[in-house]
Amino acid sequence: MALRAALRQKCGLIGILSQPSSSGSHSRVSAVLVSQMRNNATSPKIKVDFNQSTGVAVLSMQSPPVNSLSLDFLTELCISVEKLEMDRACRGLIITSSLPKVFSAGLDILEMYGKSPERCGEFWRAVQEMWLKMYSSNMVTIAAINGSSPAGGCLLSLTCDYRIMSDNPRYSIGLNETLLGIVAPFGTDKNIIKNTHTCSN
Ligand SMILES: CCCCCCCC/C=C\C=C\CC(=O)SCCNC(=O)CCNC(=O)[C@H](O)C(C)(C)COP(=O)(O)OP(=O)(O)OC[C@H]1O[C@@H](n2cnc3c(N)ncnc32)[C@H](O)[C@@H]1OP(=O)(O)O
Repeated sequence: MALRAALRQKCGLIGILSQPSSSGSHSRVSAVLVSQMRNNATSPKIKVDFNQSTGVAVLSMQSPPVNSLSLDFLTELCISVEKLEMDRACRGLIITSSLPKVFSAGLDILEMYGKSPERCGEFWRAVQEMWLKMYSSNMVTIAAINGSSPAGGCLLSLTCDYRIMSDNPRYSIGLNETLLGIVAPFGTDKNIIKNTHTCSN
């Protein structure tokens, strides 16, 4: 019931958020998706287990050493989510990490150093696409945060409807990217304290 209510509530939101974008920002992922579906390729950085009987998919991030959000990783993540969205049987999505100790280390720092302006633009568009796609997903989304989740990892979890974090004092979460001079837009962190629940590890 709770899942259904959350889904209904979300569908109202999606009506607003899924208006066609004049910037065409979703077209890159869609183009990649189409070509990948044609090639029937599988992704090594993301593993998806979809349970037909529950309608819930578990998406495990498995990009060692720390699931950093590189351009490739973000693209694969968006493709995986897009594929699940196209499957009407899939109602819920749990995002977690298959690495020990780390959910996601956030944006891949190597993407932000010594790259061409074009590549930087592509990278930041992919970041934006990721959180818009997650935030406007028609599935009920849950981040099962089973390790540290700084900066962009925290952002990823904030795009989900619910967050549950392992109750382990060695794991940290938060928008610490200001230490690198990256400033989160106002309001990005509004839910983190209120809506992050912890559970025993
Ligand atoms: C227009 C767009 C709008 C977008 C809105 C923006 C809103 C703003 C919101 C978010 C912004 C996010 C910006 C970022 O995410 S910047 C990245 C910030 N991340 C960090 O500072 C994390 C740093 N890493 C750690 O704290 C730790 O590594 C930790 C994740 C806790 C794991 O610790 P541990 O298990 O001890 O592992 P190591 O530290 O030894 O690391 C292992 C190797 O992984 C490399 N590494 C770590 N983090 C990153 C990263 N983010 N990117 C790339 N590589 C990373 C590390 O260098 C080690 O490599 P090596 O073994 O070769 O030395």
